[in-house]
Amino acid sequence: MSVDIAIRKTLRGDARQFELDVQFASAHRRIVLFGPSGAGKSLTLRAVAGLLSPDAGHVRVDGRTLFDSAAGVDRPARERGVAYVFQDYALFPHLTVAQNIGFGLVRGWFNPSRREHDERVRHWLDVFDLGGVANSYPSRISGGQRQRVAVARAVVAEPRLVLLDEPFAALDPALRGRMRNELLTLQQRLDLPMLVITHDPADVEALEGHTIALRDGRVCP
Ligand SMILES: Nc1ncnc2c1ncn2[C@@H]1O[C@H](COP(=O)(O)OP(=O)(O)OP(=O)(O)O)[C@@H](O)[C@H]1O
Repeated sequence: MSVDIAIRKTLRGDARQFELDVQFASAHRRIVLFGPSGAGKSLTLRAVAGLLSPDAGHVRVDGRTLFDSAAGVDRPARERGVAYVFQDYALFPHLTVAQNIGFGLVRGWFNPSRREHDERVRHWLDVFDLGGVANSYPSRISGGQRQRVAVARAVVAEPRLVLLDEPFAALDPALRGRMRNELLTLQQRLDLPMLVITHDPADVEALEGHTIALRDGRVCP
């Protein structure tokens, strides 16, 4: 897996403007974008996912061009083969664990209940050790389990790259350490290509990846 990013975007707020000008390339399976609040981490992640259109530059994953302003390429998010795990996991509260995972297989808003018996859903329930809570709703499972459901929902469609937005921030401190190890183990076992954003140096240390430091919208030299 390789990621090659060069993006520029000017964002104008009420009284200020923010210049995002981020460039990096990496062939590591765990890329960590690290920086303080306001550094431009989320904007970068959104540009890779196709949720934000840069003014200029390119985004390439595995040699596949997802965005290239000069060539006029801007693939829609659903065609990028890139999965996004949101900071609060964004699980559907009215769907069970199995249905949430099954949702990752669905394009469009079909009824995911028909997918919960999909072989792939059963497989990922096993891999993530969620078989025991397959029929539970997100409000009835632990924070660590919720994170696993979110990651399972992301990987079920076999994306080329999984984007994780502050994956441990929503967990209580006691659980955080355990989940860091769990995610690292899982990444290594499944050989999942990941791009993680975080402001927490403990995440950087635990993930042992290629760390890229961001500050004020730029990669630190
Ligand atoms: N739509 C927008 N319009 C104007 N400015 C924006 C917009 N979205 C983000 N910004 C600004 O861009 C900067 C970077 O935002 P971004 O969300 O990428 O930071 P971050 O590094 O992810 O920080 P955090 O960890 O707090 O989420 C911030 O100063 C923010 O105020």
